[in-house]
Amino acid sequence: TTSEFGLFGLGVMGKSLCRNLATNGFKISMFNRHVEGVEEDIAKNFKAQHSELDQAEAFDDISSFINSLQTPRKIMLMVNAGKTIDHVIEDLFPFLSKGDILIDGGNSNYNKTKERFAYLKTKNIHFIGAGVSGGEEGALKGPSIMLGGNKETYKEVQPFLEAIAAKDKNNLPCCTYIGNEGSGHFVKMVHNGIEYVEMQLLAEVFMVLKKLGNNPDEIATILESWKTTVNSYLLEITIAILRKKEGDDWLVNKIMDKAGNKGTGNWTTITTAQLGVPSTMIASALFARYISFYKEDRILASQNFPSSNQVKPDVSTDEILKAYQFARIINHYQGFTLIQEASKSYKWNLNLSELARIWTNGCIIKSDLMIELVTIFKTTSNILTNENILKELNTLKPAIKKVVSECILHELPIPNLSESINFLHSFAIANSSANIIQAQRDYFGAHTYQRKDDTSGKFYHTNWN
Ligand SMILES: O=C(O)[C@H](O)[C@@H](O)[C@H](O)[C@H](O)COP(=O)(O)O
Repeated sequence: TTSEFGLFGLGVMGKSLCRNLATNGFKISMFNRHVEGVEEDIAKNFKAQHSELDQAEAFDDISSFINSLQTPRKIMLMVNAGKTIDHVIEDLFPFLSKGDILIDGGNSNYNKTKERFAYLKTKNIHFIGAGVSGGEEGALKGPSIMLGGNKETYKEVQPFLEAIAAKDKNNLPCCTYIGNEGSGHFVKMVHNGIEYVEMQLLAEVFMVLKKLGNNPDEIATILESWKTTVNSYLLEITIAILRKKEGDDWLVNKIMDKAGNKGTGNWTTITTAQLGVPSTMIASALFARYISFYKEDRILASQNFPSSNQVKPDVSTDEILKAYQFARIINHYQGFTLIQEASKSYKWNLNLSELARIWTNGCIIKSDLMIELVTIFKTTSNILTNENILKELNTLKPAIKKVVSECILHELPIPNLSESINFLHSFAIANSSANIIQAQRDYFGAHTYQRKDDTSGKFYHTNWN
């Protein structure tokens, strides 16, 4: 019998998705290229390793892979983002039939997905850009899947992807139709932006608790106690990471403090600037990773700017918890605002509550706060107007101000914690100092300015000399 679904590319995520599809009872075909001496018999060997793949078919030849699939064919591409996708599409194309469906499940740039969607449309091939979150384990046991493309095409792949997806608390699949063309990869990109900040905040919390004299185990115990208030997947894995010993020492103490990145945080920062949306925390989390890479320069700078403050910051773990809570809310506000603005400018009409719902399980940013946001987004798209969130932020504000001030006084780098309160201070001021910027721009460039006492919105220019 022919296969119902094809999986192209047996890397970490591709393999996990194959096992997940097979475990859910689907007859699948798996393909991995053959590269002499590098990648040989990948699909065949992989099939032999897992009993759930007994019914699956393994290929390293494109034409027999394609011919093993029912039409319209549904093929999920799990290959590296970038040019590879275009090469794979060109390799597959001669064997495809009108109406076949290609799903790109990698971390592709949404602009490229828009282009590929339009290009393949001219060839009567349906293209779906699928954001898949959850890493190796998520892909195996149930990822969160964000699909962008044509709604009718979604219905064709829905049974497969909803079956393998994680389930929310009502047992509904964490997989949904996001919107047209590149919207699936767009929200996945921003998911990663929010993820960068969540990780950076935990790194900053770790550093402050360490400065208070706690070792990794003691910090893990403190974070453990926070689970009742701010539980999340990233908090849980951070606790497990901090408990990991290597001999007498903790593994974390041996890990080089240079944070890598594969591009989604970078794209989010570029996109947020292009759309004119102040996602300040995502940008600063990205740049914190970039700064970390200047290891040699940092060592030198630490000698040129020796920390003068050896005493411990005067903060309690409870204040640090409150500061962390505060910053997380601002992070989610900024991320969802970027999605809301993109939805408007690209006319995607995105449903923020449904998006938060599929992010309540399977993905890297799943958390109790995300579960709260599902309900909040049912009544507003701006969480900074929600009564409970307002009450919470005002209650938490004294702690974040204290923690950030103390950390600055004690020369502890907390770019994301400080950015969260700086953002609210910039946002919650009726009369800001931007009038100075307008005057300076008009002074040197005659860029004109509007006046507070003229509601017509007319622009003025002053001859300042
Ligand atoms: O949602 C996920 O499952 C992860 O985000 C996944 O997409 C991947 O691990 C990214 O590569 C992380 O991004 P960086 O490599 O840039 O940290």
